[in-house]
Amino acid sequence: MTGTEQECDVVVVGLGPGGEYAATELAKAGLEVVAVDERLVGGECPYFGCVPTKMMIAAATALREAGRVSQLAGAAQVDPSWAPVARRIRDEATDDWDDAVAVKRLEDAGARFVRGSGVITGPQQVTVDGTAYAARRGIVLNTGTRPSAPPIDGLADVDYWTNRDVVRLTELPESIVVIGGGPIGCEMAQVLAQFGVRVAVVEVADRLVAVEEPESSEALEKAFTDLGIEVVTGASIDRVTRGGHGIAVHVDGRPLQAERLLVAAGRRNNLSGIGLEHVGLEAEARVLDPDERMRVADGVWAIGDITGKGAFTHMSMYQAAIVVRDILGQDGPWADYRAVSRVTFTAPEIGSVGLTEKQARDQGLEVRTATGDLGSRGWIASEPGLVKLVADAARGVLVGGTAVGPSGGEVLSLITTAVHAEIPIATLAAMHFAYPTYHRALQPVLQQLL
Ligand SMILES: Cc1cc2nc3c(=O)[nH]c(=O)nc-3n(C[C@H](O)[C@H](O)[C@H](O)COP(=O)(O)OP(=O)(O)OC[C@H]3O[C@@H](n4cnc5c(N)ncnc54)[C@H](O)[C@@H]3O)c2cc1C
Ligand SMILES: NC(=O)c1ccc[n+]([C@@H]2O[C@H](COP(=O)([O-])OP(=O)(O)OC[C@H]3O[C@@H](n4cnc5c(N)ncnc54)[C@H](O)[C@@H]3O)[C@@H](O)[C@H]2O)c1
Repeated sequence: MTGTEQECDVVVVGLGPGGEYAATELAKAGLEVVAVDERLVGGECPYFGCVPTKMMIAAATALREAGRVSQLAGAAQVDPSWAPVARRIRDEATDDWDDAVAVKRLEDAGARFVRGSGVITGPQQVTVDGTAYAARRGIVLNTGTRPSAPPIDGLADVDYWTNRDVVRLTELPESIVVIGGGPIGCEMAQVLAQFGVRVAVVEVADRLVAVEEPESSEALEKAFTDLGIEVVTGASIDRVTRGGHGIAVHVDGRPLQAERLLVAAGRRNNLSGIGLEHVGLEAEARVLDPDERMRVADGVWAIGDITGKGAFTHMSMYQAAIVVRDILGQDGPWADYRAVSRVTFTAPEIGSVGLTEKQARDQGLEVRTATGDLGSRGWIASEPGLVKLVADAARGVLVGGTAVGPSGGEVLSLITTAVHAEIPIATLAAMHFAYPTYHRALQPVLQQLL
């Protein structure tokens, strides 16, 4: 290979939330860190994922609340406008998709930032644009994902959007078909519908958010239908064609027409072509399965979506903190995935942690479950919702739980603590639960499990 060679302690390839954190903390600890990203420092979350989409959801939530005035408090006139949403995303969330502030933060911490595509070219060696970086301690991989397109006839011939386009919208279409009823599809479908866009969601599984409890899917589908979203589940898409004023998605022989198409049908890991074979890994591995210290080969750590442990920012950061401890020779705790939590920020918000009932049964546990509504607070606020708890009856502890409702993601924190710390159900059921809070809904459900 021609080009230069430079030495350092650690090369971080890909600066998603975890890679950025690891590079920053290792540099602050005094290591020579080369931090490489081909796009934007911070990755998908701040520029195309969590942050801009949650800004959209904050706006949609305001509209939803305004819509409840007629039910609870008289009358309100609302004229929705996308302009403030687009402006906030451009100016406040993404700096117009410019990462100068993030690059400076990284460099201020002492890391060296290199913009370019990193490829592993040997044990402990990464090459970027002809410069080989020899990493004395090793390589951290955090290359994340990109949107993937399902193999649907005609899809490649139409102009469709992914999450990376939706976050840049300055105007909304009149109508849209969303392919995929996972978290991205559902969050975006509901935002757009709340702003008056005619929306249809097409999902191949037999329900929305199919990894969640069936009760959650049912509650979400009702909310979607109430908002006027057309939900087509168990759908088989024959083909996509250009329609009169946009596109047509042909589902089980029926054309769904819309101005625009959003594809939110899953992600592909950015692992192909990054030279995994040079460190003894399978060249075309689709996922890297790390040990409890996030090591995937000698001198190679992997974090974030590419590990398949949950495609969430908090997972990427959690794993990054482990890598930092391992590289700095500190003690654990090492990786523990019993209480992984996630929140889908729809209305109702769906928070869940640990095992679903089905997963617990599939593991052969002595499963007991209990469900309940949102109690006094739900009735007072006129908000439907539910909580469901999954217990390992043999040990008397919770192994999973779900909270669906206006604050599902916040109520979840109590369940997450219980699963993580294996607090006995008897102890939980004997707690004080402030009245009338949403989390108080857990009390009668816990008592069913005694
Ligand atoms: C629309 C949307 C909404 C989401 N909402 C949430 C949410 O509310 N909560 C939540 O927890 N999670 C959410 N997620 C998921 C979250 O964004 C990811 O889990 C998170 O970004 C962590 O990803 P990561 O660390 O694996 O890397 P990513 O964020 O994917 O970043 C990977 C980085 O690696 C770079 N890269 C790739 N290959 C190379 C290479 N060869 N050389 C150099 N650089 C490379 C890329 O340019 C990128 O910057 C959302 C995702 C999407 C798409
Ligand atoms: N709030 C959050 O934490 C949040 C929000 C958005 C995304 N994310 C993360 O990003 C990841 C990606 O999200 P996503 O929603 O794109 O992916 P996903 O894989 O979770 O969901 C994609 C959905 O598309 C469906 N699908 C696939 N092919 C299809 C086809 N041909 N026709 C119809 N439906 C089809 C799948 O059955 C699935 O339900 C998620 O796994 C999640 O971890 C998290």
